[in-house]
Amino acid sequence: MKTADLLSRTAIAHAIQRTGARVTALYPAAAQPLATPPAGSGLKPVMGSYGVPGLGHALESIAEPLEFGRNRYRRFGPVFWTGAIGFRVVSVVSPEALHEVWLDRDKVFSSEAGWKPVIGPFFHRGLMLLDFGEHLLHRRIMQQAFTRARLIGYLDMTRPLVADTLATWTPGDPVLIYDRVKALLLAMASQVFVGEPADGTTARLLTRAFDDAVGGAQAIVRQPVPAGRWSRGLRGRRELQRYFIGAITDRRAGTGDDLFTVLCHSETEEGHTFSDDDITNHMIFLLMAAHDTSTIALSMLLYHLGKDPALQQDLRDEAGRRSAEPTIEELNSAHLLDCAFKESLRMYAPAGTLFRQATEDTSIAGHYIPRGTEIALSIHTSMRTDTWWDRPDVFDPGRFDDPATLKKLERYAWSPFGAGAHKCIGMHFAGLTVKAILHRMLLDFRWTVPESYTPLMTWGTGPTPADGLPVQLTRI
Ligand code: HEM
Repeated sequence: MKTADLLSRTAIAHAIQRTGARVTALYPAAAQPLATPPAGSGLKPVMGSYGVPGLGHALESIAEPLEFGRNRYRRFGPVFWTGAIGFRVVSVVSPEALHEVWLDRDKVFSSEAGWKPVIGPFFHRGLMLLDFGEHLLHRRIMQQAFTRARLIGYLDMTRPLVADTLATWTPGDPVLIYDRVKALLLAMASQVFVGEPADGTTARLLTRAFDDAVGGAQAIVRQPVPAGRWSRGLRGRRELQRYFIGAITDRRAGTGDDLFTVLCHSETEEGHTFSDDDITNHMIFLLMAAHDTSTIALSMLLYHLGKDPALQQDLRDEAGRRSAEPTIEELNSAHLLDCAFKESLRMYAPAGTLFRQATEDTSIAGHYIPRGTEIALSIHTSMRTDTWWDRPDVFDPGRFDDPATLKKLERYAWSPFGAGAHKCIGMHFAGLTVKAILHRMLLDFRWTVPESYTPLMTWGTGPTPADGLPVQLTRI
């Protein structure tokens, strides 16, 4: 499909969605308490509204998630509830309240139960869908695949693929940079995660199965309608399972440096290892956790640098003071690159909402939370609200140079990787991948986007450009 056709189709779909949202927003949704706090507890009720009977506020929260979240924060405060398609979900926005849930002193916030209704059928028993003692044990085994030595190995595997792929990018008409980055990161996932050549038949099959599984988790119709997204997702999950289970015996005997083979050999000091099923479940989850998130972070960063040629040039000058194939130390010491990466994560939190479920009656920031409550940790809204960030909608990497901002970071105001027991295990990996690709792009290309252009955004794992993000590339 031509770029112009894609853009106009996306714009039409977006306009329809927004019109539906505006109509449902007219419904007089009265503020109500989620539940009455126990007498004498001193707790406040969580306030919110259901919205249109049956549908709730679903359309508004999908069409404009950021504005919707900010408006509700202004109306109800940092902990509020919202109705959507039969559910009542409590959203948590302030850094202090997020901190309380992440710290989970009483072990009452289940990640497994929170994420299960969202992605469970496709990504069950991935690390994020395990809890407490079992989660800790699996995390300790998996940690062996994310040591510094392993990261160096993954970076070495990444470099030639990045250089070869960028060599094939021919400038010309606007290039859909989000789609290009997605394809590059999928190729990297085949090679670095799975240990399959990026251009082989297996890689192509895995890519399709993976796309279907992710699509299933994001389906709006969450029923196995034949040929629907949900059914395709379940089929994708089965295909991935078949592949990993079938390959494990060879990988256990192998010595490869890819993540799959490394997980087959991972062992704690006490001798705990993963079963075949564990490896399969973790690999399928890891592919998802790594992919869309890194794609959003890098492509939104490219967008902002395309809008600000002077900043792009400053980053290019910094890259020029490092080798063409930089080491981990060189990438980590690129200060401007680091600030720009952080700012992209702040503005477009690629895992924008995290889920938990209360396993007991409890409280968050002095609000009563009954057992069974679904909780959404709204980190995207949190990092884009002016209570905690000056000019939250302005891309300004310089804010990470400011000592006052750094102080806020300590209080979890900047939290794109979460915190606590489930904090992203791949955060260093993600940083290295995004920075290594951007470094190469800065040396090989200049790119621009028109002053008047702002991308149409939709919601995947977090805010995602819906129009492929057209940029004009020039080879240097
Ligand atoms: C910019 C890229 C990324 C972002 C913004 C990101 C963000 C996050 C966040 C917010 C969580 C916490 C989820 C929760 O508390 O419910 C998380 C967990 C996780 N991430 Fe990432 N992630 C990124 C890249 C990666 C990569 C590259 C990998 C693997 C190579 C990865 C693997 C995981 C895993 C396994 C978990 C679950 C950890 C646990 O439950 O103990 N992520 N990520």
